[in-house]
Amino acid sequence: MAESQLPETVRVAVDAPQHSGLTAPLDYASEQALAPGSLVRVPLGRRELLGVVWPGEAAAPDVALRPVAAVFDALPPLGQDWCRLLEFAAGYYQRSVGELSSAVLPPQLRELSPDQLAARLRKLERKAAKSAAPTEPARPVLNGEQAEAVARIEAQRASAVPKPLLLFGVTGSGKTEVYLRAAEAALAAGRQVLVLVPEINLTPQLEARFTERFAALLPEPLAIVSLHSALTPAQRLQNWLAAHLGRARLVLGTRLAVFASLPDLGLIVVDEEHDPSYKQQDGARYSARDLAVWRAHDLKVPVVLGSATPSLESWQHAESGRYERLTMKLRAAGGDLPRVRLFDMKSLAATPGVTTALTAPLLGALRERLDRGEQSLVFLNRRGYAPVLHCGECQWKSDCPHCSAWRVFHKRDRTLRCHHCGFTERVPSACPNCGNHDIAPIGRGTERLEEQLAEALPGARVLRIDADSTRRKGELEAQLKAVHDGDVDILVGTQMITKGHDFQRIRFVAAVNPDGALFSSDFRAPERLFALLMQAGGRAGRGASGEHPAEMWVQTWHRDHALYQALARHDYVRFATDQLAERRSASLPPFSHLALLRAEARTAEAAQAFLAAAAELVQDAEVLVYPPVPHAVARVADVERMQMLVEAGQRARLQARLRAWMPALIALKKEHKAVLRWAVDVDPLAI
Ligand SMILES: Nc1ncnc2c1ncn2[C@@H]1O[C@H](COP(=O)(O)OP(=O)(O)OP(=O)(O)O)[C@@H](O)[C@H]1O
Ligand SMILES: [Zn+2]
Repeated sequence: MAESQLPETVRVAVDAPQHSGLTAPLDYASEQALAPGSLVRVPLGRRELLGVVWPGEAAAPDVALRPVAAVFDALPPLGQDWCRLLEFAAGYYQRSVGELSSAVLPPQLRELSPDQLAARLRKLERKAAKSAAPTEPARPVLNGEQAEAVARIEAQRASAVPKPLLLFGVTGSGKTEVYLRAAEAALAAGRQVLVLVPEINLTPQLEARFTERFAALLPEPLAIVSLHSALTPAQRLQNWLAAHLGRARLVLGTRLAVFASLPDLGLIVVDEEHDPSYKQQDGARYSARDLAVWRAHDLKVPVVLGSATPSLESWQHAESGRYERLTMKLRAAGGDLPRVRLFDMKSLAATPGVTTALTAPLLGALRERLDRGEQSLVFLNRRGYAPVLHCGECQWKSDCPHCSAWRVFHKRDRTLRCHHCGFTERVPSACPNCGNHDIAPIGRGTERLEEQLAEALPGARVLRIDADSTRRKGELEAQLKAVHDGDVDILVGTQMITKGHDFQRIRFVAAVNPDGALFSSDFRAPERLFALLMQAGGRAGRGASGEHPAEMWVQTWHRDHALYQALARHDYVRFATDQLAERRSASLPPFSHLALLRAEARTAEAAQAFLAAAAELVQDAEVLVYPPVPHAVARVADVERMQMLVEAGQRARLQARLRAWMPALIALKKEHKAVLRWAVDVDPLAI
């Protein structure tokens, strides 16, 4: 068919490469009018890509347009609200709607033909209801704080313009129960519910809780689904389709689930809203938490942001009255918050050459718990055996040849591994530089801590949980089960085990070496450290109160630091107030708005030249551009990484400046051939 004969013109959002400058939806010819939100395949160059018919008038074509190649007509179009969300997110994070759509739709959609997709939809329909009607679940009686929180969420749901709610509840205060009740009410009203969690490893536990609770209310298969990147492509498509068709009533997922198509969405919950993993760290660097707030506002539905240590951004919104704050101060199951003991490392007699992560008093405390049959958790945010190997003769260290970082010694498989680029080698038996056989690990990771604990406390059942111990499918579940079943005495791990888990038996938590983050150049480091330690401590004493108080032990060289002092009193409010005062006086977020321009090249000079030229393009008295600086880990996989901070007092001002900047940067890149990649990160988390 001749191209120009097709009667209709449609706009299609399609993932055109950035250098093409084709950031707006593109026009195509079509035989029939296509509703906005329809999924199609369209030609682009010599490829054929998935696209979304985009709302808005197509201009009258002055050239012959290429025709739409195929239409996924078995699938109802994506909603207008979904298109609005994508339009907003793309604009805000400075990406094209085509790129963002393509990134957030299930990857399998890109591979299937319309016929294949139609077959998937038929298969979905055939999934029949389970036969036996499940029994009504047991629900705990809400305490006063919980009941009040649920009532306030309901009140917001009834309001014409609901305010976001910040559920500020101490660890173990029963926030999950509040989510369950609020979800139940929304589900009963015929609405869909979206629950976001920061970590994939928390989804099975939470999914089990929701499934158990709603088995009677939602007996249909696929009424409760999860969405995260660990699903197989087929599962992810199936669950996404179930949500899109309105069949899934409750969707539980990680950050990418904020983009799920949910035609009846009536409530959004963001659990552990402060968690940095809500921010996507490559491609479109969106914040799922912030988009959840936007989406809820757009749909006029409530969003509940829950945390024991809210992000300072959210806290400030609660202070200013933009968010409604709900406070829960008591532990729901009756236990007490752990007593925090700041152990002063300076009080130990210094023994040259002996590193003291496992101090004698700490071992004593662990032994006592062990004798009483109580579980303990030892937290160290560094995996591997030792962060670096060292030769005492020639001072060689196990650096990575491709990165500005040390390679970590992993003893179990006797490798040196770079945690940045993945470069792995067998541990040399002698110093590669001078041949000395006496090379030794410096410092300590979880693997070494596990070994030392087992040595120092014979008979103790020590289990390590971190990214290395849980590589294979099912391992994490099995390890967590062992902890819950009481088959473990001492749990050693990274931040993976400090968040969210409802451990009932742990009575003692120790952070052996947390000081590092106190003196970071990143202004958010204290906020992150405080949250991490509060969360870690929050794993202790969640069961019924014991005879001996639950305790958190922090080993530090800086006992008097305000952060630790606030931690010792469980005083998030004090900490947040102090931090916000500092941020205000230094004009840092949330009192200013930031973006980072990042550039990567083989040489630091090339990256820097690009950034310097980019800075020249910003002529705005209200937008401050800082000098380019190297990334905290400047070189990764032989690529030098530089970044430049852009700051404005007003969000809108920053947005307008970035919008104008983008086409200029695309053009500028053409002159800077040595630059491999560049990207803008709006509201960056790590600086
Ligand atoms: N009303 C209640 N009565 C008795 N027990 C409750 C009640 N509500 C919750 N619980 C129990 O209290 C424990 C802690 O609840 P939950 O895990 O929801 O806390 P949380 O606030 O999410 O904590 P964290 O911030 O540490 O994740 C759970 O074991 C839960 O079953
Ligand atoms: Zn490396």
